[in-house]
Amino acid sequence: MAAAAAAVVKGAVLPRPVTFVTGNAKKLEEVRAILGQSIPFQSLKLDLPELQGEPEDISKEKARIAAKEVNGPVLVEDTCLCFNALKGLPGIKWFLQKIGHEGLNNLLMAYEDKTAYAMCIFSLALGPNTEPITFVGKTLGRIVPARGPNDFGWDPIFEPHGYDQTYAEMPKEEKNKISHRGKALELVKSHFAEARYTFQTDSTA
Ligand SMILES: O=P(O)(O)OP(=O)(O)OP(=O)(O)OC[C@H]1O[C@@H](n2cnc3c(O)ncnc32)[C@H](O)[C@@H]1O
Ligand SMILES: [Mg+2]
Repeated sequence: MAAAAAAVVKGAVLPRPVTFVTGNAKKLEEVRAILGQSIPFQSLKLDLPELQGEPEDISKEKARIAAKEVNGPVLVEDTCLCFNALKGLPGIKWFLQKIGHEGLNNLLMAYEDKTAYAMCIFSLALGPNTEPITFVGKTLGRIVPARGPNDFGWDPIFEPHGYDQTYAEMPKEEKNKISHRGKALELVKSHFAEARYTFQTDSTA
């Protein structure tokens, strides 16, 4: 599931910087902090459909939809929280919205195994008619009763492996260094370094 090297068009000329499309302000905040100035990008707030299926397919489909909307190069991501005892479920965001942190803990009550992984899959589409390329980041951890500020999704109930703090309790920079999103974005950065895209500055493009 790593970046598909065959799809790299070295030196491809893109009409404009990549647009990161998301409806989630917290994701955008982290992406900004992690990417810094490494990749020229702009952002667009758009609620993409909540698709179902395999995580990589969902992410790619989000990129296809976003590339059509934007009519240019886009980056999107799909994130899931996967419980090992539930064979990777529940994954999707409706669970968090409907049953909350406590409900997610309760889902695991019947199981010894509280381990989970956070997975982030970025997809880059260079335009509306190009096949998206994916970049996967995974962080292992376990599900715990909520601890820490409740300002981003399931951060208070995810304690990464090797740490005694939940994502929510960690300083942001620490989370970004070890997180599913940080790892996936390292791959995105390497891809851009290798692909050496250039951007048209012509405003009529
Ligand atoms: O517009 P998009 O990018 O799809 O944004 P979204 O909020 O709908 O995001 P997802 O479809 O990827 O659903 C992921 C769910 O997990 C939550 N989430 C994503 N990344 C997270 C993180 O790093 N820590 C905690 N919760 C996170 C997020 O708030 C959603 O409830
Ligand atoms: Mg979504």
